[in-house]
Amino acid sequence: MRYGDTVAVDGLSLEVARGSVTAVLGPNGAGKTTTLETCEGYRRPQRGTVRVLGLDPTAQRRDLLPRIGVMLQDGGAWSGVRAVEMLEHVASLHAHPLPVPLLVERLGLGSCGRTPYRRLSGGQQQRLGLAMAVVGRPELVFVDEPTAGMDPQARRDTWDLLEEMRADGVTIVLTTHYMDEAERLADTVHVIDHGRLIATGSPFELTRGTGHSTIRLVVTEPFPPDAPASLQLALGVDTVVRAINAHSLLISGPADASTLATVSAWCEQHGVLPESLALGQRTLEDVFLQITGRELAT
Ligand SMILES: Nc1ncnc2c1ncn2[C@@H]1O[C@H](COP(=O)(O)OP(=O)(O)OP(=O)(O)O)[C@@H](O)[C@H]1O
Repeated sequence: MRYGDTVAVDGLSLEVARGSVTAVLGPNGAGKTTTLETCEGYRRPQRGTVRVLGLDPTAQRRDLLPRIGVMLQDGGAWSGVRAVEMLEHVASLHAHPLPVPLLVERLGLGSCGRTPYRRLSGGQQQRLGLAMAVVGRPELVFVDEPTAGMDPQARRDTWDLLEEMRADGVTIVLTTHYMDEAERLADTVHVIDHGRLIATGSPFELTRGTGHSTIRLVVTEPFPPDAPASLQLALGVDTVVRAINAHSLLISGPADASTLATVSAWCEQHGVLPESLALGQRTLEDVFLQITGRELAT
């Protein structure tokens, strides 16, 4: 998929198992929204093939729409409509909707039910968007950044709702920037960058299954500015060294005896006194950094 000269989705090939939760993870502009919008039938693929529940999302849109739910990244409601009226309206378009009061309660929308959409907070708009996506009892729901801008309680409520839907057999495809969200909810994570798939696996496979880990080195005196590059050179290409702040470095790679020995030797050579040298599990952020050499958030 291209927008002018920008290639937004580039030969991306992925499959989602029925009844699973799939997270599409990637930095801003990676092509996540374009991918979802193509699956939802909002964009016709310029090349390649998309099938959703066995149907072509553009040519067979009328058959597909009653079976899917879509939560857009923003909007989807009229600016002046009250929150509960909007949800009642969407419910009325479906053959067997969930009871609106139940969803209002589950997503904590009661206190703002009479508030016009444009006056809702960002987190309330997100919750209403999620309620609109699921009220029609979809078999498959696409949720774009479901908890962006939510407070911690609203995030937990959203996660609980998505987990309940999964337990009911609903297939969920979500995009997220939050690692903890992908790690908690997803059965499979597809990491994309520049419109391409760069890693696929369960959170466990991606963060622990490869034997890779992280080492956090904290020192008593601030590092010299060239410390990350010089330690990187000593450790070689299997690892990525990143400065967290003036006193700590994060080393992603094989956390084995040889890596630890190299780090200790480097400290000795550079007159650096370690305050702590701690092994930790890789996060999905570390996975992304290791593959691309860049932070996920940038
Ligand atoms: N309507 C558009 N016109 C022109 N370029 C676009 C359009 N929509 C997206 N793009 C570009 O396509 C690329 C992919 O965008 P997309 O929104 O799919 O990424 P994303 O991974 O969802 O990003 P974000 O996390 O910021 O939502 C980006 O470079 C973006 O600037």
